[in-house]
Amino acid sequence: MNTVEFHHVTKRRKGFSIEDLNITIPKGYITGFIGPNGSGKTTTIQMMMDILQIDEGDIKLFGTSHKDHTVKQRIGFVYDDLFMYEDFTIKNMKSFIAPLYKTWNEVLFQKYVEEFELPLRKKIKKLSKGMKMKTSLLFALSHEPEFIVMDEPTSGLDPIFRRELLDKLQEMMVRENQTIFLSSHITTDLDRIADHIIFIYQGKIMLQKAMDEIREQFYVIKGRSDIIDTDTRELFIGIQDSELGFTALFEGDPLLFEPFGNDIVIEKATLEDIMYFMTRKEKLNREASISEGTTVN
Ligand SMILES: Nc1ncnc2c1ncn2[C@@H]1O[C@H](COP(=O)(O)OP(=O)(O)OP(=O)(O)O)[C@@H](O)[C@H]1O
Repeated sequence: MNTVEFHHVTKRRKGFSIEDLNITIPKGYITGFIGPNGSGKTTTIQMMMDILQIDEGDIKLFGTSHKDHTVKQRIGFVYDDLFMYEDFTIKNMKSFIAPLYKTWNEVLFQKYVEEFELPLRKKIKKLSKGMKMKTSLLFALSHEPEFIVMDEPTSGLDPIFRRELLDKLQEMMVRENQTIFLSSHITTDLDRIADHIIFIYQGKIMLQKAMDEIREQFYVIKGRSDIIDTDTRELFIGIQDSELGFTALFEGDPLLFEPFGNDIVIEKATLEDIMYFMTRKEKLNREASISEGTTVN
């Protein structure tokens, strides 16, 4: 069962487009959304939340159209831009937001205000970046949503609260069967808590897999450059050479490299390794096709 399904979604913006986007967010898991700056993460989230119109395709939330207003009740959306409410205090905002939700939980709201150490009577514009993010989180969690969507939730947070937040999300997912979708640049956060990963680059999905499969299938291989020939190099998704030797990303069974014995080192790849090598490969392909006079879409 999927909480979200994108079917052949296309969005064209000036100088950037997402073509034929097909992604699924499974129910009851944490899905991490990664990609370098400007890859289309916020655009995708805004399309899902119907803040941004799609040009083609369709998006289903809880099996219904994402344009259906009743589905919004079931989503907690966390983002760092509380633009509409800068002159409000948290207290003012609550009197405005709470009545919008049938499932508003005042006890939970008060509990989070204390836990997040938020000042109820200070104007939003006077709050720090991290406090604004916590405020967004406070409102999103207080109506007990079934699905939490977070756009870069950890970026403005100090490491202590970041860790507490990630632990809380994981606890909610396990205890209440929550579905959580979060975009992040901080791939180490997702290495820790994500069950599924969607990796987007230049509007294209590079990888969409369960974390268990990623852990089993992706490896970083290192060794002296002179021990591998061209055929072996072709096995890698990406490779980087330096005076110290080569470092490469490999997808598959690492037993293939057994004949090299101790001459090479095999480590499990992190999400950062995967993102780095896949992005690098794509860039090199693009450069090659530009110099050959062809274009890659
Ligand atoms: N309002 C807008 N109008 C036109 N193009 C936009 C607009 N907002 C973003 N873009 C473009 O869309 C592309 C994707 O941006 P988006 O914000 O979705 O990326 P992102 O992956 O969330 O990036 P980041 O990690 O830097 O936040 C970029 O090329 C950006 O310039």
